[in-house]
Amino acid sequence: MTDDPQSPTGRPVPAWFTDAKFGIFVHWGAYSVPAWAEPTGELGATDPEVWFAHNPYAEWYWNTSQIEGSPAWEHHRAVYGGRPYDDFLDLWRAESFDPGDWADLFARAGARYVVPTTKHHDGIALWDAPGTGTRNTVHRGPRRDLVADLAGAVRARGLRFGVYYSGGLDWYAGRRAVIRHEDRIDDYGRPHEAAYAAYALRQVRDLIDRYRPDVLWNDIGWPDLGMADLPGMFAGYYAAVPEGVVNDRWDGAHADYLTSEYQANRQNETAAAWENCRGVGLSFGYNRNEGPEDLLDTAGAVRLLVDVVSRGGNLLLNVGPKADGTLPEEQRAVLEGIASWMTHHAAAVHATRPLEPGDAVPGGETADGEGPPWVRWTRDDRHAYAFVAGAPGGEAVLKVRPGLLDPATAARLDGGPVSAAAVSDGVRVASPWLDAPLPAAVRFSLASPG
Ligand SMILES: CC(C)[C@@H]1NC[C@@H](O)[C@H](O)[C@@H]1O
Repeated sequence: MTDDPQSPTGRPVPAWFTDAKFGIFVHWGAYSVPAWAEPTGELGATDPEVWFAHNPYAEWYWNTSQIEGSPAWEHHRAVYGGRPYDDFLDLWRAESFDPGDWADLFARAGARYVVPTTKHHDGIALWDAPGTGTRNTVHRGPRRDLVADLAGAVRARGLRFGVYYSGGLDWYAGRRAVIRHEDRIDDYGRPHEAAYAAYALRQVRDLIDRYRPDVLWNDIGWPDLGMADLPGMFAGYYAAVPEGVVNDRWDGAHADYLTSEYQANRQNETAAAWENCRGVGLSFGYNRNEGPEDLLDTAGAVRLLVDVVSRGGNLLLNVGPKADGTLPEEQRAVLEGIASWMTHHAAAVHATRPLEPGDAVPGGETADGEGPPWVRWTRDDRHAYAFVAGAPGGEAVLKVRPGLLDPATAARLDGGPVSAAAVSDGVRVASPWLDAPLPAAVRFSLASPG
């Protein structure tokens, strides 16, 4: 891989992160018991006026089900009789949880890191977190240290392991105010008391001490009265995990890389190091109401991954396990599809970087070029990779800078036939594989390696 891009704070971003390109998020919690939300739309592309009362994030069930008259409010009363949310912790059994099976699938799918929720907004910890008493999965419900179980399985397969922590919202130890609108999060939702700041700091430090996470993925910011603690906490983290990376959701305190979420904060995707995250569907926690129309299919997930990588980012794709610990079949199928695709195309993804501006023209939706076909490019020190999909008749003219590609070396398509010939404004490629919705990577040698 090339020189590490400088992070927003100047600390060199460890090469493992910028080479990884693909990670798996896991949102699993007491909310996975009701597993109920309205699949209304993507964050950043849904009317914020209706977002909270019709929240597609099933992991927000505690909040959504307390907004009087919302469908979730109706559902919670009709199905659960309005029982306390914490009952879901005791109903969460994880009886079929097999961390090795998850880790095998994630590794086959080409993921290089895994980031599970350790404490989401409901404040329920998936480890024996300090300050939680018995309100965690070690003492109730699953009766397991789910963080340790997944960390061990993931790392046994050579993947990196990170932790998601909800520092800015905690509806148990922090404020329990129902959030009805984005503008009210700071007023009603986010706890800023000194006691909560100390509580959250103690828990993140415990995560660092116990699991040495490769990624610290905080969410919704950090309590005001705890901001002064962060430089010391980060210093301790890097001392314990020299190749660790920290995301950007600490209220500006620090960031090794920037994040975007579905269509929100896409402006961050120009940073030296960045990561887009989203669910396979419209929710991070498992939502039983999602149908095929709400989910990415394999081609959609691969195109998202390739588009993100072609622009220099990582994709953190989320799966929402069911309460019993199985991965929903429709989400599992997407990861299996990516795994199959990776058997031919992983080399064009991992440890690559974007082409230089002007070296080639992407094509298809979301890029500047016209489509079809859908075209994205990556490169490593010796090759350029053109990902092509939807090319009519399996043929496409790829517009590239004259002199970029070595005309003396034949193009290759791992596992499939391909032909290529120089034309006036680029190179014409042809293969039956290029007509499919799923992109195929055609490998070219660079005229000037390096
Ligand atoms: C990107 C992902 C971590 C989401 N962040 C905002 C949360 O409110 C949401 O539930 C989800 O965790």
